[in-house]
Amino acid sequence: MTEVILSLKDVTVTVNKKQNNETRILKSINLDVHPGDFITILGSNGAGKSTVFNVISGTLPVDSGKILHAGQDISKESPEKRAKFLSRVFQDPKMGTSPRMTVAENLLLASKRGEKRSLAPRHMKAKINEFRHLASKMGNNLDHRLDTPTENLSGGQRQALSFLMATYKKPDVLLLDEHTAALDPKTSADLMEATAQRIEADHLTCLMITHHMEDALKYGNRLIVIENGIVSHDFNRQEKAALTKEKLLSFFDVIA
Ligand SMILES: Nc1ncnc2c1ncn2[C@@H]1O[C@H](COP(=O)(O)OP(=O)(O)OP(=O)(O)O)[C@@H](O)[C@H]1O
Repeated sequence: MTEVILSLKDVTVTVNKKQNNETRILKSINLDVHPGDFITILGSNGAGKSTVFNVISGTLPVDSGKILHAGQDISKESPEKRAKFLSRVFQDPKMGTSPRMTVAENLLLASKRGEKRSLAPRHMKAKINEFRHLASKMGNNLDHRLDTPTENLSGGQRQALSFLMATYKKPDVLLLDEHTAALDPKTSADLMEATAQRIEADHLTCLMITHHMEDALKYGNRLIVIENGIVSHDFNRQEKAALTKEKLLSFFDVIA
């Protein structure tokens, strides 16, 4: 049997319970993620994509069904506990980094995730060359801004930092929630390329929500479409290779 690192089993989420506007936003959704999968996720606005990430990361409880990590039921575990094996990068460059802290300090915090956190100078000294090397791979001058407070970075540099922080400890599962959407086209493309290189180099398992069909087709080994709270399509590597933007559009309820 193929190994599964993350699994959603018949997950249902209903909001505004017992009110006139009660809505089932996830409808018994199922998904098996295998180690090394890089799954791109498409779907119309409001289809339930971010809600899937919210139930995986534990910020939204499931009403029924289960979330399994390496076979263990984590449906009731806190977001903090799940953060030991899970990282998420959001669309908003302001999330995920501490604004007053420098790039290097943020990276040091990320390197101590799950341990007693300390920003002692000796820890920084031991890591600074590694941070510079990592930052240089992002191709946006971040390696020359290590002593800059994060709030003074460009949006692209800040997202690159968020990505480096999220991947520093090589999480079992990386969730990218439209992480390039707030950036200009060139910066977005550069970050996407750096993202794909890092995922491949570190053999990360990743789920990436995007509205860029080109990116959804270009990157990853699997493409899923979420519509109306279910996985409506799940294309493997071969099926994905045969897809076109036009074909994909026909799978959408509403063109995103
Ligand atoms: N906590 C909540 N309370 C009420 N409604 C919610 C809640 N979370 C999500 N929704 C609703 O559920 C639906 C799905 O939202 P979700 O954010 O998952 O969609 P999405 O596919 O990520 O959309 P987008 O592409 O626009 O980001 C939306 O109609 C949203 O308004």
